[in-house]
Amino acid sequence: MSFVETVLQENADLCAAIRAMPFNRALADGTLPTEVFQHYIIQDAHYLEGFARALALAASAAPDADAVAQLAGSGAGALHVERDLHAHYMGLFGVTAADFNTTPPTPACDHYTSFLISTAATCTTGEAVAALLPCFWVYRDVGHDIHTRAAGDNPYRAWIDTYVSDDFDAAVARSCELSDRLYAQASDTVRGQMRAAFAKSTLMEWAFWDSAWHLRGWPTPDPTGIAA
Ligand SMILES: Cc1ncc(CN)c(N)n1
Repeated sequence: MSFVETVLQENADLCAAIRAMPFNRALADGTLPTEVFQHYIIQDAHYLEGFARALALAASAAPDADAVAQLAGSGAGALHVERDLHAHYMGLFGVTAADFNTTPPTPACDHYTSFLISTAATCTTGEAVAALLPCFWVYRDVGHDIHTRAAGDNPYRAWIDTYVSDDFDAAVARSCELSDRLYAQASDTVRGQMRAAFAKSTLMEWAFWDSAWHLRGWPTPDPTGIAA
């Protein structure tokens, strides 16, 4: 079995759980509370920057020119397309540059981007590409699932359309092909590490939406210790 066939089978329940999340159900029926989407879009803009950094790091260590070009191109492409989407929604939902600049990445966002960046900086290209793949695959999966149910006047239409577009589909297909190619060339040890990296990132996709739905931020410890 190819890498993609293997990890989709291994993570089928988790992917189903992601599609069924309250955040994604509310996105599909257009009832996602404004406050939740504002929280999400700020965090997603932070995420995107970390994701693009991880792609650039993975590109710098990739084993051949094709992989270098693909990974570097994906980082630039993601920043170009998804930053426009963020700017559109920040404008629509009244999120200012000051809101963005004064809101740090949440634990869920920070954990996910730190994992991607450290994997890209210190692990094999196979592991890095496997860790980065859920970012493509999960969003296309969720985008298509929501697209089949969402009404035409859904306020999140532009978000949904981005992840069912032919361009995004082509980017997902290229990432799957590269993952399959590196998996086919890898040792058994690296193959196991690639599968683990994919599963961890997929779980962090779940945690990212869960964190946004619950408007989670950093804990604020009570200096008196009384509340504890
Ligand atoms: C957290 C997250 N994961 C994936 C994507 C799709 N590039 C995104 N925008 N945000």
